Amino acid sequence: MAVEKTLSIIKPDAVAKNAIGEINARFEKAGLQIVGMKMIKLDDEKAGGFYAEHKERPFYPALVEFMTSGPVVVQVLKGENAIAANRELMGATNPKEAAAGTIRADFAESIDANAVHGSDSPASAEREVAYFFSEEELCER
Ligand SMILES: Nc1ncnc2c1ncn2[C@@H]1O[C@H](COP(=O)(O)OP(=O)(O)OP(=O)(O)O)[C@@H](O)[C@H]1O
Repeated sequence: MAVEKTLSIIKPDAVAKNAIGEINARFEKAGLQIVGMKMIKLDDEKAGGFYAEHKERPFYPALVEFMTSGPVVVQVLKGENAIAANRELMGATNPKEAAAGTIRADFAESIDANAVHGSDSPASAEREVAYFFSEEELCER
């Protein structure tokens, strides 16, 4: 087991539902520390660049439109196996397939509006954390 950092995004649908606190309570109860946190509005360029790997997928325009539809909370979670631990707390991408008690089962409406993002590998975590945070902005402890 290794201490890792992972990028989490609370997406516009969950922010609109006032669910930031409840979602962050789940991270903290699971032993993940929030070591970076900002609430921002993504523009087309920033959201499009973040999801560049999906650029050719049919859902890409709707994904960018959704991610720019309202504020998001971008944050860095740190802890033992943080990448997999966060993915487990999130549940499956499609909330209809998400296990009971996961964030997506409890807060997401659809595969488009699915409440949260979490990095899926050490390489993407490194890229995604650096996409939103400088080293100096992280408050590691
Ligand atoms: N088939 C699809 N139809 C519509 N939207 C989709 C589809 N597949 C993925 N998405 C959207 O694109 C996002 C990124 O897709 P990806 O395959 O990376 O899923 P994920 O890793 O579970 O989710 P995320 O990257 O947001 O954590 C998903 O969270 C979802 O909002």
